[in-house]
Amino acid sequence: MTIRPIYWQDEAVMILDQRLLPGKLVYLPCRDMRRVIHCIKTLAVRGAPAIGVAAAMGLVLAARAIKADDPAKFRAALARRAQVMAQARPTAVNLAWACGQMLETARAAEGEVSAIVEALYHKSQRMLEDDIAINQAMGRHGAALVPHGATILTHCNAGALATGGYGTALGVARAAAEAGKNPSVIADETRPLLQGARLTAWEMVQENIPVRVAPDSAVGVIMSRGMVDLVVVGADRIAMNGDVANKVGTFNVALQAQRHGVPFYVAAPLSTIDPGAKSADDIPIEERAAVEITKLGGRAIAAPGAGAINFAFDVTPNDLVTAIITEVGVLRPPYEKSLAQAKANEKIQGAGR
Ligand SMILES: CSC[C@@H](O)[C@@H](O)C(=O)COP(=O)(O)O
Repeated sequence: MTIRPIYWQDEAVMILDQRLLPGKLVYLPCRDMRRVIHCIKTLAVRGAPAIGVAAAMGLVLAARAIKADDPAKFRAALARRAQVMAQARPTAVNLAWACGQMLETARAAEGEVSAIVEALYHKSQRMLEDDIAINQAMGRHGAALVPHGATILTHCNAGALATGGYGTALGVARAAAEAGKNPSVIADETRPLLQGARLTAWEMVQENIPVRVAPDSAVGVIMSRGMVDLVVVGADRIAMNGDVANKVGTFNVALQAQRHGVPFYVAAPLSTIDPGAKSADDIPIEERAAVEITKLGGRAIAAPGAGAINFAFDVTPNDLVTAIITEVGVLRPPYEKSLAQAKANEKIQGAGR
């Protein structure tokens, strides 16, 4: 089954409502930018690359609604909307990156407003296609690191659902399976919103890749028993020194991996590496509503009157990261050097396109 978290159909952005998975497969048609932003904020669409693609398509809806005949006025109006879109969630840099790409497209497009709008539509479609191709390339590089019959532990969902399709961390598991390596997956359940139990497990079942769900708190005992060969996780933002922001709990997994001598890999596209962030200090960490912690499936699970701490992400320091798997290859420490080199090459190739 090909999982399509987001696509364009009949003048609408179709978003697979991930809040309802695995129980129901429902697409939400979004016909204006506000609705796309709502989907991003409420995690109907989530995962760094997926929200980037959603933002790009949302800006096409916004562009079509702008009433301006003058290209300069149109571009200014689009820039204001892109600024609102980029703030929908703070940690995943792909969101701001995608908005920047769209503004760049509008700047470069020549001719009347209708031609600019058309260019924006084509750019958003290309971003979706590119994202899938990038994930497949990442999968091939990552699969080379997976021993035959290995058990991969992952946290949150960095699969097809979190991207345009195929996935980053789960793309590595998929590619290893396609290469005949028979991997299996341990999915941390990923409190509080259970992206691991609900989404990663669902995707792996669709793919016929054996998967077991484990409580986040069991990572220590599982690794101490030698049940994990490697960890592969995704990322929401990677600083230029290799510090990695990802779903809260990833840092704990990395510490356990170091304690038990298990390699800890991060699979992420170059667009997740933020040239504006030198280190963890420059990465904003989203804090979400207390109710996500105090209730589960709509039922109260915390004592009435208790508050909650709800950081949606944490940062794994670079010294715990064995390697970063990207579409251009596997980047190793020292990350200051390998990431700077990869981003410089990306810029040169981008300029040549
Ligand atoms: C390929 S997706 C990588 C990350 O975005 C993913 O691991 C993650 O942390 C998603 O968080 P979420 O809050 O579900 O959007």
